[in-house]
Amino acid sequence: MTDFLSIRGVRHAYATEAGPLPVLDGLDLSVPEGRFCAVVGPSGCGKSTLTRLVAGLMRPDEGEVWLDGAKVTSPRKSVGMAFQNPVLLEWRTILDNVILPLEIVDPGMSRRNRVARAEALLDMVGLSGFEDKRPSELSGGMRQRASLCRSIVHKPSVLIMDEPFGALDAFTREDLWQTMRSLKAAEPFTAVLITHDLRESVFLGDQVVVLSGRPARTQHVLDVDLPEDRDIDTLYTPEAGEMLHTLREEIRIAQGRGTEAA
Ligand SMILES: Nc1ncnc2c1ncn2[C@@H]1O[C@H](COP(=O)(O)OP(=O)(O)OP(=O)(O)O)[C@@H](O)[C@H]1O
Repeated sequence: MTDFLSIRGVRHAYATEAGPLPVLDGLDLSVPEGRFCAVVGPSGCGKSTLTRLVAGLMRPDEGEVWLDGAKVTSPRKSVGMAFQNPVLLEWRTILDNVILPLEIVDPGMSRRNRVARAEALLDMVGLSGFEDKRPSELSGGMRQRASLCRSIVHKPSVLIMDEPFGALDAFTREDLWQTMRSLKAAEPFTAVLITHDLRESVFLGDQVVVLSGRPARTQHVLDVDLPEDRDIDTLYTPEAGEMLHTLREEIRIAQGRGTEAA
């Protein structure tokens, strides 16, 4: 499989009053087309910085980011983004919130086609019948479902998610994981998910990348060799248990604590 997203030797430091703060230090990452890459690492190691680089919102001091055969040097229309806070616009209905990226990316598309596309996605995530509601009339989980629809409505080639399920309660989060897998099965996109939740990384990922502590480099890449047809019970199989154990050990190392000290 050829790499669709490739991050090569990326180094980056932020300028702060106290001097340069090195955040990424020789980061490498490869994601084949259509694969789901989950990224985990200690708090503050540079995961969100990584998403900004992939989205073209900032450029690395050193190294390169390549997406679909082109070097990323500025924001791209073919990128979709989802964050922990769904930031839906209260003055728009749910349907019109989902449509928004199409208005920007594809202004020539007819209203009828935009509505059809948005309705199909809302139906896929179980929000049929809520098209005309305002964001404040929906629960947090429903808002995040709508936000996911909005992030893929323009058929991005890569979807970047920064802790999209982080603020949800455990049960809603697991529901959303299932929704995410259904969306991914129905829509062809390559995904990068930043998460603090190791179970989430194994449930959603085809691969899990563990970043070291700051300044981050790629510490470990785990191939998630679990059936495509996963449900929550899959996480309780010995294979998944082994993977979670490996990831926990890697995180411990990344946090600078060896196994003896844990
Ligand atoms: N614009 C900025 N200017 C200066 N420092 C920054 C800037 N953005 C982030 N940082 C610092 O860079 C480091 C990495 O930040 P980043 O948000 O990428 O980490 P993270 O792994 O996503 O964090 P968390 O796990 O807490 O979400 C942090 O110490 C943060 O304070």
